[in-house]
Amino acid sequence: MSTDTLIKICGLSTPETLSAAIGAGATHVGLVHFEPSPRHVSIEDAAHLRAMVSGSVKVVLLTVNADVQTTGKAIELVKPDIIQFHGNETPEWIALVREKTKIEAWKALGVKDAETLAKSARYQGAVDRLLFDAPAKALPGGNGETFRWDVLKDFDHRIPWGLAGGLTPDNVAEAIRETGTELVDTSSGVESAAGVKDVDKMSAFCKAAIEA
Ligand SMILES: O=C(O)c1ccccc1NCC(=O)[C@H](O)[C@H](O)COP(=O)(O)O
Repeated sequence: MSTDTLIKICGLSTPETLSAAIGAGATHVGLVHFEPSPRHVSIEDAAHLRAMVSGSVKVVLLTVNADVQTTGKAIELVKPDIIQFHGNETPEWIALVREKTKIEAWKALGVKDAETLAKSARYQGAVDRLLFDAPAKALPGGNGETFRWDVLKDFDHRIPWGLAGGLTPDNVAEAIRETGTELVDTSSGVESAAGVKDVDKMSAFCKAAIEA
């Protein structure tokens, strides 16, 4: 039984579901600032939600290919613990943002095959964590699709990492066992409809991850 798996519930957009995620055992809560997403929150709403979170739970603000000014402004106003980049942001660009803002930075990568993992080494020194997700579809993330977890198993990880992509209460324990990940991230798998978080599913997800 693993009691220390880190659990990120992403795409929270209401005070009620944010509280429920934290009550269920999420160690990280994600706020998506990307207008095309059904989970999009404005910077003002993100700042309001962020202010509700205290203690050891970390707030992750997510952006997609935002420019430097927008990114800096968002960090300044929301004051997240972590900024997650979910577009085509380069290691150099992220290193610059990290240097200027002194904030922890994560980069999500869509995993097609083992080559994606090999190429991820270029982020070493630029990011604090990689998030291995399914490849982009209609949206860059939050599509509820899994990818081949077996490619992660024998990879020589040099950067702290986490697993995302199609994780649900039913498959998260298997995902942890198969990949050995220390962090799981879910969004659609704990929703009743696109962008609508389900309190019971979030509880079931956290319970399954904690007991895996
Ligand atoms: O969730 C979104 O709508 C989203 C939109 C654009 C970029 C990223 C997005 N989500 C990022 C996440 O961290 C999700 O939790 C991750 O992609 C897994 O999503 P899911 O497969 O739905 O569990």
